Amino acid sequence: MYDREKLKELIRQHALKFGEFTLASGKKASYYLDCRQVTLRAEALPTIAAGMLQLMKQNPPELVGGMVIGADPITAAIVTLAGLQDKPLRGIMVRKEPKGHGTKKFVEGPYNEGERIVIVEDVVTTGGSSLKAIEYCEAVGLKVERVLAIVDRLEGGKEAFAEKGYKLDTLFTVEDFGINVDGGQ
Ligand SMILES: O=P(O)(O)OC[C@H]1O[C@H](OP(=O)(O)OP(=O)(O)O)[C@H](O)[C@@H]1O
Ligand SMILES: O=C(O)c1cc(=O)[nH]c(=O)[nH]1
Repeated sequence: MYDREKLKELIRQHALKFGEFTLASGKKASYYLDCRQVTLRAEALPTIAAGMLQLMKQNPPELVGGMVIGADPITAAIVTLAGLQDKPLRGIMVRKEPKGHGTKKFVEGPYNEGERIVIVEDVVTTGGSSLKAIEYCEAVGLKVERVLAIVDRLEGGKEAFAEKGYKLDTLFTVEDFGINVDGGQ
């Protein structure tokens, strides 16, 4: 089910844009990966989920999830695929701001304190968004095991996770798309 070459082509075709962009970290960039263009597409999302489930095969966690909104379709797809394979798995979503009413939660979903979670993400640049998700997950008592993402832009995220003791694994790096670390082709 995981067809890496097909997924790479879909990302290249639909998500990769060149131009002037400001990133979540405030950094400027000459290219952008609009991953929603693939994570909300039937021919790509199941493949992303299959690739990530494969990466978790050796040590499946109880939970997957990450920072809204990039992580959300990925989380839902992994949970769906696990369900179709009769594997137990639950998902969570981490809010950027706590909900101001109702439960006032940062972390939404069917989790229990002490459970193991793999953080998922679409794109990693500095890693700041997922580090925030990790912080909020740990604050509610979850044990973060590692981080998985679709694409690593190779701009320090992997090192930032490593510094805190987390390993980052991704389906692709920008080099798979012929982009070097400075954003050139
Ligand atoms: O590794 P980082 O430097 O944190 O950058 C990557 C983050 O930026 C994007 O999210 P964005 O903040 O654009 O938010 P959105 O998912 O809510 O659109 C992307 O989905 C990652 O979460
Ligand atoms: O760093 C970011 O904000 C970022 C980079 C990118 O390529 N794609 C994205 O969604 N966010």
